[in-house]
Amino acid sequence: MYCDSTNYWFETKRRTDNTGKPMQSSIAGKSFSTIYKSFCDQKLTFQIIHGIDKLTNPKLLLVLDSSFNPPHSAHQNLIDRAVRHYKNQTLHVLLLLSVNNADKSPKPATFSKRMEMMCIMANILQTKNIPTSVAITTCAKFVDKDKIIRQNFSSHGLISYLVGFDTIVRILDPKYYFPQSLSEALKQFMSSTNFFCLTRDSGPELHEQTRYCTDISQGLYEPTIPREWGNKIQLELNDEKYGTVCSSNIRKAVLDNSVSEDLQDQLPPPLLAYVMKQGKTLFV
Ligand SMILES: Nc1ncnc2c1ncn2[C@@H]1O[C@H](COP(=O)(O)OP(=O)(O)OP(=O)(O)O)[C@@H](O)[C@H]1O
Ligand SMILES: NC(=O)c1ccc[n+]([C@@H]2O[C@H](COP(=O)(O)O)[C@@H](O)[C@H]2O)c1
Repeated sequence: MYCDSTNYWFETKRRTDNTGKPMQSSIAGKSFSTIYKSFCDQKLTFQIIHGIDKLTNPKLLLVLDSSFNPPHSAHQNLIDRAVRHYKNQTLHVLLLLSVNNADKSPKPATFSKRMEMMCIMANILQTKNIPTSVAITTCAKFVDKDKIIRQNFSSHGLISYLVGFDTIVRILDPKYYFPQSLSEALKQFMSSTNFFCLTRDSGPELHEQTRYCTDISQGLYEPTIPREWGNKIQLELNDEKYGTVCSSNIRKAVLDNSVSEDLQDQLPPPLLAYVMKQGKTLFV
């Protein structure tokens, strides 16, 4: 794998994300709340806050867009599975937080903590030799995120979005694009994009989830979803231990006074340490 380490804005070795000490931010030692405030004050729409500022060679960009509230083991597994799927390709991972959500109202107080947790996850991936950057954006829909990523970070090369089944279904839901039709709204986006998707235990039966792409390819969703989009999505069965993990359950467990052992299968160790140290204040 390729990592353009000369472009790094920070020195990874100095970071102490798993010792319980507060992390420094990635931009010239600024705090995450200062970075977030300045992002808002400047009315920016996209900013890399950790990692490289540009992909210099055309390469595969794997984007995990999430609320990261908090990042968890199933997110990490989604990345690990995608990296295995795209093996032998030069790739870079982008962890992307949207400060506007297509469905949920924002909770600004926690954005700086989420940014800090994303950087902890980036460092976990870095130690596994998976080059990773972290960014924030105001774009809520994937079609808009894609435009802004290409303008600011990666104009060439393939982008693959790493998603769970609930998200691919929402990306292909016409209600987000009205009055445009879905095929019109996503025409350009789908021509240059791939998805790597894992099933989730919530939602339809697993066998119904796994046949979604074949159904699209066979024209079952036409005229709404063009059949040629079926082969843009690589949809795989999730690992049994990760299918049920979700941020909402972790937030609930923390607010219900759960102890570290209750969450150790749901959070990678450095994030478990962070979440336990912060406790309930992280989610109120
Ligand atoms: N257990 C999981 N298996 C597969 N994909 C997942 C899993 N958890 C989250 N994802 C995917 O990761 C992406 C980001 O997830 P998101 O931030 O919505 O996490 P979440 O755990 O579902 O959060 P919340 O519980 O707060 O809704 C989405 O595409 C989502 O489908
Ligand atoms: N049509 C779309 O592009 C679409 C639909 C629903 C959610 N999203 C985005 O997916 C991300 C994850 O959303 P949830 O936290 O609701 O799972 C968010 O950035 C949200 O804005 C995009």
